[in-house]
Amino acid sequence: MSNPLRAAIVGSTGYGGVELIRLLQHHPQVEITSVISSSSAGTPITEGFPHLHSIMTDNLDAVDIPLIQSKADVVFLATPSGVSVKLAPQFLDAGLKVIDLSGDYRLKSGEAYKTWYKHDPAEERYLQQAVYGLAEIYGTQVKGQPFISNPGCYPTATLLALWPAVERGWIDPASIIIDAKSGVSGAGRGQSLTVHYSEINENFRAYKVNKHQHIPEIEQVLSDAAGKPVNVTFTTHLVPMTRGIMTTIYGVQSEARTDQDWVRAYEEYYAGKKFVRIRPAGQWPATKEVTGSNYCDIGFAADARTGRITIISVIDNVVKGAAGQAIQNLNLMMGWDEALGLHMAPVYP
Ligand SMILES: NC(=O)C1=CN([C@@H]2O[C@H](COP(=O)(O)OP(=O)(O)OC[C@H]3O[C@@H](n4cnc5c(N)ncnc54)[C@H](OP(=O)(O)O)[C@@H]3O)[C@@H](O)[C@H]2O)C=CC1
Ligand SMILES: CC(=O)N[C@@H](CCC(=O)OP(=O)(O)O)C(=O)O
Repeated sequence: MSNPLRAAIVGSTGYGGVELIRLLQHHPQVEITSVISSSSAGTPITEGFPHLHSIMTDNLDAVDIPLIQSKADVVFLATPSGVSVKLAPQFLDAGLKVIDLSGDYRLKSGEAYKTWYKHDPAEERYLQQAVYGLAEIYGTQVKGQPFISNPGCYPTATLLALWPAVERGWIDPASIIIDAKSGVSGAGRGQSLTVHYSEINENFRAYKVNKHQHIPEIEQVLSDAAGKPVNVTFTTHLVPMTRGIMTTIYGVQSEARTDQDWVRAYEEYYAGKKFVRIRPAGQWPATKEVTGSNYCDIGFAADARTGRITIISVIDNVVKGAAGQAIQNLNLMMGWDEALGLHMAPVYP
């Protein structure tokens, strides 16, 4: 094997970062050379994450650009929104490749970013440089690029389910309603009342209704698919489980089609894409069927009575929705097989 690519992870004490550590253990071309924390530098990562004993025992590095420049070729930013705005340009200017897991570079409009994320946007030239890495759709644009913006978790599940239908004109884009549910790890490791055990256990709540920051990301991509502006209704819910996202999507069909028509069209569209699995007619995916894996599973129910189509998709938010897709993007960036290091089967039960 040639020298491995040296990877640094900023935010390695968060759920996205620690999942990158887990997954990169199985990557044949990558070695993690720096795990970084802005609040716990100098302490061993095993102090906060005992499950890493004998797997990753390094001390956490500080967010020190020259140090990381000397230790790594690529840096994953698994940092909260607003942080990557400042960090990504510094790493890019230092000559590192950057894969950003936050929402800071997904929207091409800085104004829209400010409206939805409530932070000042990144500088225009960096916003324009970032390639949006929805791997199955824009993968060919990722190869050779130094700066990838990894999609949001909900947008990944939603857009893989909707892109073929919108691009082919099989669904009226104005009719789209996305009902999305996430496990609590989607909110990150930080504490808050909404993810407090006694608030979420045996509970089910909607949140950020019509205000979710993933709405403009979904609309940006669907507008690209449709070739005209698209607005969607998108409602998120918190489910008392750790991992997993399910989107249940409703739309009006442009003409009557059967479940089998939908299955065939999607199988054709995603032929050769290892991480999208289309369910046979009459079968719909459940979150547990993708847990721990990089798969997005999609099922259909066409309703001849109402003329609507229901599309259901599931992902593991921490894998396909974050760390897994980030590694898939690294593979595409480097011109490697997109599945390197990502061959794991779902954990079941
Ligand atoms: N969880 C999920 O399912 C998904 C998350 N994402 C996105 O990925 C990113 C990471 O998410 P997640 O891992 O869940 O979040 P967490 O809250 O679990 O972790 C974020 C980490 O960022 C670090 N951090 C905070 N402030 C700074 C700073 N100023 N400089 C450097 N590091 C900082 C913190 O570690 P420390 O204090 O040690 O520095 C923290 O551990 C977020 O932008 C999130 O929106 C995207 C898709 C899915
Ligand atoms: C369950 C839960 O709270 N999920 C988070 C997902 C946010 C996320 O991943 O943030 P980005 O905007 O960086 O993608 C949310 O709905 O805000």
